[in-house]
Amino acid sequence: MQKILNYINGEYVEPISKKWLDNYNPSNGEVYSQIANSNAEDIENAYQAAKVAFPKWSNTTIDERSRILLKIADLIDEKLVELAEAEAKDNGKPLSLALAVDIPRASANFRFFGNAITQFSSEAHESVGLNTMNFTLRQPLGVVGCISPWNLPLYLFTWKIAPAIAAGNTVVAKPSEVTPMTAFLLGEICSEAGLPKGVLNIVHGTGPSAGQAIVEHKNIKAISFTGGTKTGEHIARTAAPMFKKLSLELGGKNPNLIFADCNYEKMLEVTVRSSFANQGQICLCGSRIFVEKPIYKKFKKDFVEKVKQLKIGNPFDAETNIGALVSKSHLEKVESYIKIAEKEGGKILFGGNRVTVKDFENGYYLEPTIIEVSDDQCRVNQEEIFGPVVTIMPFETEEEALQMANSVKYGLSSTLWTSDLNRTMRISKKIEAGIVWVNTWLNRDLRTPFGGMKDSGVGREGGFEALRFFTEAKNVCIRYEG
Ligand SMILES: NC(=O)C1=CN([C@@H]2O[C@H](COP(=O)(O)OP(=O)(O)OC[C@H]3O[C@@H](n4cnc5c(N)ncnc54)[C@H](O)[C@@H]3O)[C@@H](O)[C@H]2O)C=CC1
Ligand SMILES: O=C(O)/C=C/C=C(\O)C(=O)O
Repeated sequence: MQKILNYINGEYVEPISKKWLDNYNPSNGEVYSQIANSNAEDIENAYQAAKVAFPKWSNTTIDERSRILLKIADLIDEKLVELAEAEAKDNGKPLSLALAVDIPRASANFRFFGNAITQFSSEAHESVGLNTMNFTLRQPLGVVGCISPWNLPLYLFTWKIAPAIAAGNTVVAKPSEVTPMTAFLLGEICSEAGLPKGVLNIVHGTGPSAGQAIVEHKNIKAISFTGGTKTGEHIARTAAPMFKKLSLELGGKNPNLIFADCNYEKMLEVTVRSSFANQGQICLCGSRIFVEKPIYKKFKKDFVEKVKQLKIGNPFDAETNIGALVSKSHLEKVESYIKIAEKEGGKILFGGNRVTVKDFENGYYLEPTIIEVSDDQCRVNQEEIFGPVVTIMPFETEEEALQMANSVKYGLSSTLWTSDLNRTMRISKKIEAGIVWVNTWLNRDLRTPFGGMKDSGVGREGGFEALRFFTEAKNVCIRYEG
């Protein structure tokens, strides 16, 4: 059976413990590879390789760093089909989605930061009249840690690694143990692109073992993490007393506010996507849908009709819109929320059941599920489900919609459907979310700040925000004789 090895100092190596974890194919429930079950010793080896590589890499010219990142991007593009197939098999997502979104975005991450670093600069402040000049150095931090989740595996792994190495850091990175395959394949691509040994080290294993060892490592200077809010909290508690820099991109329970004056057809089409893309396993999915009363009945009917048409099936079938959930335990977690909804008095308008797919009977398939709720404080409306489950509810006024939108502990993204510019501005200013999409969803310009408020995280990724995170600002103040 294929072994998913660690990539340390430019070489593929077995975990020191020689222990392995099973890697499942969610589309059929079968184990198809073995993942290195790494521990603190493997992390230490990765750290040592990164430490040795740092002095040279941090002094490598910007042009050369950029050239290598752009080469990695090109190689990802060349291997689009191989990587997309690996992602679909490992994660259960439709191959069509991996081909159109996940893998192109992974190469875009390297291309974007390969270019961005050539435009990154620091500030100078002349203290006029005082014969003093200040300038700011933006220096790489050293060895940094990147920890990523299973929902958009290569997409989010590279979203962290690319800015870290572009800025001159060296990296110890851990992908999710649930979806390690494309991160494993990335090692080979980096070697082929000429990334010097030790600049990127990829260690596989569980959160409590390999992940925790990265966070606890006393010389790893910063942690960039995407994942669940509970894990983020735990990481913050561990890292804060060590004064590590932290970027935490956590969960969401994002409101989708639909006003009667919106472009109805466009809204309907995008709302199906923002509800169920990637089986609803994107932290940006609009899982709470609030609809203005005059169009509520019509929306309810049309939305159910459209969702009924989605094809659930084998991720490799070109017709499939909804693939398998990522794991059996995640499927069970999502199902448990459907039961909670029923207990709470929620009305299942569509879905709620497992789906048996011919020849893939043991896969983790679930119907896209629409629940009508009457109390926005119910658990299914407050807690992150992270699956193909949305709630819908009517509202009467803008104030009520805003109040319900803000009445959760999360504050990641929000979507607003309206043609009223004044309303757009009013709500955008008052909504508690790091991202506001108006008449669109998951529309990404990689230069923009990306991240959440409240329990959705700390810090911002994207653009120069990411390059600032991965550098230390040092002010140099020079007094001269005039
Ligand atoms: N971006 C997001 O918003 C995501 C949210 N989630 C949410 O989190 C819930 C749990 O999913 P999980 O797979 O358990 O996510 P998780 O937050 O446990 O996993 C994310 C990453 O963190 C690592 N990790 C776990 N414990 C760690 C620790 N103590 N120290 C360092 N790294 C650690 C994992 O190995 C993985 O690489 C999901 O049901 C979903 O609600 C999950 C994935 C992504
Ligand atoms: O950067 C993006 O475009 C999307 C990020 C999505 C997540 O962080 C997530 O789903 O976890």
